[in-house]
Amino acid sequence: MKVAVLGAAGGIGQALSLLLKTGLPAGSELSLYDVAPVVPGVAVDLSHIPTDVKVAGFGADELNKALEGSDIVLIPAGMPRKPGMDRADLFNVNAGIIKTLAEGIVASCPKALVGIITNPVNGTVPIVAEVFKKAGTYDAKRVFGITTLDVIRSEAFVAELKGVDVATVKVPVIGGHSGTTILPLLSQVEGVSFTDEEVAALTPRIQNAGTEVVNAKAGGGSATLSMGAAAARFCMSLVKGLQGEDVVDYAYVAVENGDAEYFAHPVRLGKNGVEEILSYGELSAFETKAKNDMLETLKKDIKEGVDFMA
Ligand SMILES: NC(=O)C1=CN([C@@H]2O[C@H](COP(=O)(O)OP(=O)(O)OC[C@H]3O[C@@H](n4cnc5c(N)ncnc54)[C@H](O)[C@@H]3O)[C@@H](O)[C@H]2O)C=CC1
Ligand SMILES: O=C([O-])CC(=O)C(=O)O
Repeated sequence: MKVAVLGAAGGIGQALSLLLKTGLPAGSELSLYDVAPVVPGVAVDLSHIPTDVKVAGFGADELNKALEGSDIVLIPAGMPRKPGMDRADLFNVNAGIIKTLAEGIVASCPKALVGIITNPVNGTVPIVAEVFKKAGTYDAKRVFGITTLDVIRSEAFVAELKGVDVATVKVPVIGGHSGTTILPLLSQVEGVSFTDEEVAALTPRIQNAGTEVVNAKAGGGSATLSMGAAAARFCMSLVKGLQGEDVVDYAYVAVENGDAEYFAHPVRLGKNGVEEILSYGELSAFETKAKNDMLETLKKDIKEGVDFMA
């Protein structure tokens, strides 16, 4: 199994790479790529951890070498938010970065499963898909926007609010990955119930949790450690699928005849990526309204990504 991390020297990239060095199956290869000159050093540093995962670092002009033979590519490359910015404000600078990296994937590992972290995820995922379509290598089953951070935050906040063991909490989160497009389905959480007031308070807390971190870091960036943990968890789901295990996880994927062209759903993962897009089930009246209200924003974000490549 070869996993490439593009943007591996950054805040997310380093946390994620550490978790993959200690968590990937024995015999795996971890390939770290970044334009920052520190990246070979990050690889050397990680290589001193005694696990059976081989690490190599690749600098700015070695993208193809970094990607060659990769089964999974995770992309946390790009600029993070500062206080006062929306994720959409990152589009102009990150769109070009994600396009270049997607072109590298076309050239070096067109069959890899690709997990996109770079914001705004609602628009960067369509850019990657459009690059692959232009090259004739697009397979919708292999492209994922990683929304796991919304899921793990929901688990943490629900466990805290209800005083239950966090290991037992599962919270479906659908939609996109920004503001109101993030929709936790609190009505479907098993073993606990919420008052209308709790739903009305917890839903926006989950939706604004990224901003909570951005403000707390006061200009020093956005979530990196929790995102590293989230991306590592999602990567392990992809790995299990590739190894033939039956696994269901949530991700922002292309859907035919869905609520929008891309929408986070529960998906069954397997040897070819998405084996099946599962229904997100029944929504409460509150969730139905929240979903209908967010669609215009989500579709606009998607269109921005598609138009960038037109
Ligand atoms: N999907 C999600 O839930 C989340 C997404 N993010 C997003 O992840 C991205 C990265 O965030 P951080 O790690 O905090 O930023 P960072 O600034 O710490 O790291 C970004 C890294 O990307 C590298 N980079 C820039 N251009 C590159 C290129 N063309 N090729 C390869 N590497 C390149 C930089 O050298 C840097 O090392 C941001 O866009 C942020 O908004 C952040 C948190 C959660
Ligand atoms: O809020 C941000 O800019 C980073 C992010 O996507 C998150 O933490 O969910």
